[in-house]
Amino acid sequence: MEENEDSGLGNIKVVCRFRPLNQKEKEISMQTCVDFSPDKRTVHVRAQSESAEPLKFNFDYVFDPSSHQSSVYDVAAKPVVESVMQGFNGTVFAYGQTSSGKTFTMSGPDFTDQDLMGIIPRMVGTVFDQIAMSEEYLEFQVKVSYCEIYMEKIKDLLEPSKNNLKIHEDRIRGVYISGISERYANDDQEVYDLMALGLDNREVGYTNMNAGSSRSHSIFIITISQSNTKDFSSKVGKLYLVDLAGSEKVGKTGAEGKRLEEAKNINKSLTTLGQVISALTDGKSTHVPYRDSKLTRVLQDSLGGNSKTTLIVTCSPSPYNESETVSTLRFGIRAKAIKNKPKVNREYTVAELKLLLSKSREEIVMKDKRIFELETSLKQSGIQIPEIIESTEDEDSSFLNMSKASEYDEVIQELEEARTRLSEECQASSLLRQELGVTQTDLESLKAVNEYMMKELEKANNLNKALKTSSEAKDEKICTLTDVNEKLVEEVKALTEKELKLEQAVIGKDVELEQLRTDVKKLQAALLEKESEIKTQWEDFDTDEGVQKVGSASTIPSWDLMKEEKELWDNEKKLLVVDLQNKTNSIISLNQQLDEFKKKCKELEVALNRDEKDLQTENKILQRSLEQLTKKYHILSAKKAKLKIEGKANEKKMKRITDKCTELENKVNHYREKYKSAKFSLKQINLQQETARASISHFGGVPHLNIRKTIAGGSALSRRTLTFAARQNILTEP
Ligand SMILES: Nc1ncnc2c1ncn2[C@@H]1O[C@H](COP(=O)(O)OP(=O)(O)OP(=O)(O)O)[C@@H](O)[C@H]1O
Repeated sequence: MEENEDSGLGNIKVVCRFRPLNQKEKEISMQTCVDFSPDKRTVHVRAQSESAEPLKFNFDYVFDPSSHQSSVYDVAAKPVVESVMQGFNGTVFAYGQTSSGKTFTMSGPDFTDQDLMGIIPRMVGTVFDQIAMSEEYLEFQVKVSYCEIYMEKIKDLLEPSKNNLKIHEDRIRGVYISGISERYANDDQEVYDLMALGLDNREVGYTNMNAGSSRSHSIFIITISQSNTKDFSSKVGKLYLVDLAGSEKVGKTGAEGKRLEEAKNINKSLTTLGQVISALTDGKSTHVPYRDSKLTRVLQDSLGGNSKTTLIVTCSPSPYNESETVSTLRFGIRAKAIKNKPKVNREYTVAELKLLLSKSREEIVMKDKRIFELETSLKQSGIQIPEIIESTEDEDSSFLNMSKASEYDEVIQELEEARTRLSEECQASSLLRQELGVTQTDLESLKAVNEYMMKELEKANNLNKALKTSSEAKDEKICTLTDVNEKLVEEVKALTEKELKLEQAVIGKDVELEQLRTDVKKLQAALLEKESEIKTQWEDFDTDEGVQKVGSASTIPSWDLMKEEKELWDNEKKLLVVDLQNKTNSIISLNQQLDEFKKKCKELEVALNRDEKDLQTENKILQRSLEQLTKKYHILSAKKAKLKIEGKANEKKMKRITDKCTELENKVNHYREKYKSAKFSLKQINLQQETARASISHFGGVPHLNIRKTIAGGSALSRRTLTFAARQNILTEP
């Protein structure tokens, strides 16, 4: 797998894909607004007004609506995937209006369908095929990460609980998402499973334009590390497959509420993407606003950095979407001007450098031997060694060569020593690192304990406060209840007095009633007597004798008088009956009132008793809780004092540990510096050797000690068994 390790400046490849008209667009018009030229590089967009000229756009490739998923993959993505297999970084991303076919192109509607599968599942096939075809001495590791940027937050789609990942940058790794989960995959199926897992966790929603619209930018990352077991070299290629959320006009998509917020975020990040592209291509901007959105920050290396990048712009051919199609195509045209600087991500390990050195030394010894043989045979054949060569054999030159040779030997020896020292220091450094790790863990756990203690202290203080407040509230309640109790006692007193008065009044009324009853009885008796008298008189009166008797009896009152008297009696009787009735009614109502008062009194008594009991119980409870609170308060105060002491001790311990950490970090830095300078001196020695070798051969001396940095080439291709160095389910970046 040899390849030019620095492919120099390279423009981003931009291809454009048109999908077929969808049902909604067909209902508006069966016409399209685009024409494709046979060279497959140009598309013309017909303007809707008759007078305007069609717009012409040139791309690296134009896919018309009849294009197959496989041809899009072969042109747009396969070359990038192949570069990633050689240690380059690669990016393939899809940009376009919502519902224009980005997800269809990147993932496809079904990853198991050979015709419909999109770029991501096809890329998996290429990766594992290439691994199977590579040299046997190469070892690969394939790691998969999957995340989405939703509302300016990066969510890990393989571990959705990680939903606000941060972006970091360092010299070795470039820009990367810190803490994202990376899962090893052994074959196609394992990658598909991870894709399916990630897709399940994606943020999608319904809009007027697309029932399954992606509401986030999704990024599928596949990292392929390869190590060469022969020369110990290693390379890492990272491939970013990005399905951007669709740019949209909120009016057309009918976004409102949550959808509107999402749309605003999507449009904002896409605008920043446009600004980054403008800054990279206008030739005058000094600042590229990568940091203005998470999307551009993640894609920093893909846009103007270390990556082989293909942009796929997806469009609708419908006149209904003409303005969006034109703006998407213009975006693609601007992006075409971006220049990237892709290079192979490789590092020489110490083992690799040692191997190179020992190989070169072997080579030099072999060559020295060969030169000696040739010189001997030349001399034996009587062939004179040319003047210039002989002149190098004068004493000075030979001394020079000898001294140079011994100098080289010394240098090599020094180098060996430096390497031994370096490896020892590396070991020491790794030990120190381990120690640092342990100390840091200790520090972390101490910090955690401290934090926990502080929280506990705070909780205790809060509890104390709450208890004080509740105790005060209870005191207040006791006061109020005592007041209420006193009022109730007074009320009961007043009621008892009222009851007594009422009872007395009732007794009086009873007496009165009894009197009335006697009067009534008397009256009734008198009435009855009178009636019988009248009756007798009437009977007498009815007979003639009676009349005569009556008539003769001058003492007997006249008939009219008697009648009048009877009426008077009747009236009096009626009045007496009414009076009697009234008195009976008033007695009944008085009895009722009395009953009611008695009832009320009883109720009040019960309530009073109950309240008194409640008050007593509450009082007891309050007293008990007050006692408990006081105890707790004392315990907490003691704990607080203890925590303070412990906190101080912990602070001291932390300070000691921090100092130790700084010391260890300094040591590590010191070893790093030493490592760097040793690497540099190795380079210098190599250069010196090269120069010396050149000067020796220029003077015709004996060439020797030729050290070259070469990567051992491979033999013929053969199917290899894929070896995965370390296989584990989840590997989180350090
Ligand atoms: N080339 C194509 N051939 C056939 N159907 C397609 C093609 N491209 C897209 N479609 C269909 O169009 C619809 C919208 O496509 P897709 O979801 O890929 O759009 P999108 O650009 O990802 O949208 P959004 O930005 O809203 O997520 C889907 O039903 C899809 O199957």
